[in-house]
Amino acid sequence: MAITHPSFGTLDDNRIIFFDTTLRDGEQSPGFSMNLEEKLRMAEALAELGVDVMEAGFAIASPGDFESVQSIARKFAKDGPVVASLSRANAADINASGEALKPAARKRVHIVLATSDLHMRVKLRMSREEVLEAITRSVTLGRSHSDDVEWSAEDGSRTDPDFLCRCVEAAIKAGATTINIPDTVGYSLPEDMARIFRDLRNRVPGIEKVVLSAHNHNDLGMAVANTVAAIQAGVRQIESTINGIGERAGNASLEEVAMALRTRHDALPFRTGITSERILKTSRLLATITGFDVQPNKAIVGRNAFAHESGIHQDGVLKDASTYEIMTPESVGWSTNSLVLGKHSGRAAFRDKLRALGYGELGDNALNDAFRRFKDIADRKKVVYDEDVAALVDDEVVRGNDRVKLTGLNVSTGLGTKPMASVTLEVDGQRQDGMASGDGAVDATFIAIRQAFPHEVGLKLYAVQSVTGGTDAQARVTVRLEEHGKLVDGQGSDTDTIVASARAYVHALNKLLAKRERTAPPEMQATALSA
Ligand SMILES: CC(=O)SCCNC(=O)CCNC(=O)[C@H](O)C(C)(C)COP(=O)(O)OP(=O)(O)OC[C@H]1O[C@@H](n2cnc3c(N)ncnc32)[C@H](O)[C@@H]1OP(=O)(O)O
Ligand SMILES: CC(C)C(=O)C(=O)O
Ligand SMILES: [Mg+2]
Repeated sequence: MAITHPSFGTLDDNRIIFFDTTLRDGEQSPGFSMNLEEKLRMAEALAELGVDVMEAGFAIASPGDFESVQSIARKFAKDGPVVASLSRANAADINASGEALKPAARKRVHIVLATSDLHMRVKLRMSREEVLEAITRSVTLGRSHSDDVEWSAEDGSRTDPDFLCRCVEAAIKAGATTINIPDTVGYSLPEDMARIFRDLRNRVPGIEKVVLSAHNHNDLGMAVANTVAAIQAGVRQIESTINGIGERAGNASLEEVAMALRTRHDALPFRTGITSERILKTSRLLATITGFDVQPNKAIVGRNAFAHESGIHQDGVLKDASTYEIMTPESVGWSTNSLVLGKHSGRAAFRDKLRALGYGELGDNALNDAFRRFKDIADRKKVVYDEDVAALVDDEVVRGNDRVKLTGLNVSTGLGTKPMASVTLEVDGQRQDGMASGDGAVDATFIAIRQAFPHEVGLKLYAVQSVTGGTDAQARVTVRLEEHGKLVDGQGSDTDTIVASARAYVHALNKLLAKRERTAPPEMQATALSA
């Protein structure tokens, strides 16, 4: 049934109001305080995102909070979301909220008072009757500042159901237009949520005239599930924060609730004002402002939310993304999904990456060889970057027709010991071994190569470059050899610098042999094939 609300006019039964409390409950996360300028930037982003109500702060908390609420109220003096300020159930808090909110085009005084026996006895030291009187008094005062008053039963989910009904009835009678039942300590299960709201809807006179609201905390990781259960039980306002920040384990995350509603429209046929394409941008702004990134596996906005590493999934996604994506990355602001290459990846994703890197189609043999080396690297490296793939494919491609192949390498070196290297080559299909000591591991390796495959050349350049960062990065080595004034460069890459060096040397050697073959007079070409 439609409700007439002072801030929203006629509200259809399928419209969900998003009450954002990033700037109030969210800011209560340790280390997440924001200054005025940061709050104003966030407020703008939240308005663009399409939140209906923005809790700008707790006006009485500090002069800075008062100023933030007032500045945000000024920012939305003509239009924009309803601006709210939290207040305890006392005159000073409510008057501070009322004063700070004055400039806003639409304002909401939010009043909270705990109703559970535990909170009333231990914290407030108030009896049930005193709490009921305070509700009536405070909501009445709230209405003198705005027609839009929200009353919240702190620790409502642990409140005696009969007493909760009496409190809600008192708040409605005094003029509250939104009734919020917070699961303040994140204790509820979804079925508890549903029961609480169904109970209120069945038992409290006048409940049909107000908007029911849920405010869930995430102590058991159920804030979003509880919020969805509340909606299914008739709640039409949900309170949430960007990235799920908030007191302790946080609040229900706005992006998760919004996308649950959009993605599961079949089961949750509701409308919202959220422009979901702005979600990622807003999430990132908050992370930048607070200095706290979301965890990689965070739903919707974590960097892995649309990333696939395992081969079976990557193959499925390449065939049709809906095999493993229940919403499109674009629908929440990502430009695309990503297929991350790692040790769980398969040929389909590897081939796709090669195409993206401009290698076109490799033949089956070259692809299989490159893929085998890729798996080898992936076993050793946490992340296989595009540069790694390019380096190993370049390596594989240039090695296609090589006469000399490096098939074995063993190096021993250390402090106070003479470096030794033993090398196994395959030359025109024949195994040839060499063993040598040298001035360093690379020197010993190059001498051992010359033993396995005797030849006279000059080493003109030896250069090592890191393909990516980190101690597990691949090294790309360039070796320049000179023979009779002719220069050739060879390249090799590997996570092991000595292996990369040996590959580079052998590569240069092959180029030299190819050069000899091309330049030898026809009658000498057969002999040019030997060193
Ligand atoms: C569940 C929630 O998230 S509620 C919001 C929580 N957010 C905050 O607390 C952040 C802002 N808070 C503050 O800056 C401060 O706590 C202030 C300015 C509000 C109050 O500071 P102080 O006056 O020094 O009180 P203090 O914080 O130590 O204690 C809270 C007092 O409020 C009382 N109180 C708590 N809730 C309510 C309420 N809803 N209505 C009326 N009084 C309340 C407590 O009983 C206690 O009173 P007491 O000092 O007589 O025992
Ligand atoms: C102020 C209220 C709504 C609150 O944050 C809570 O109970 O968690
Ligand atoms: Mg809270």
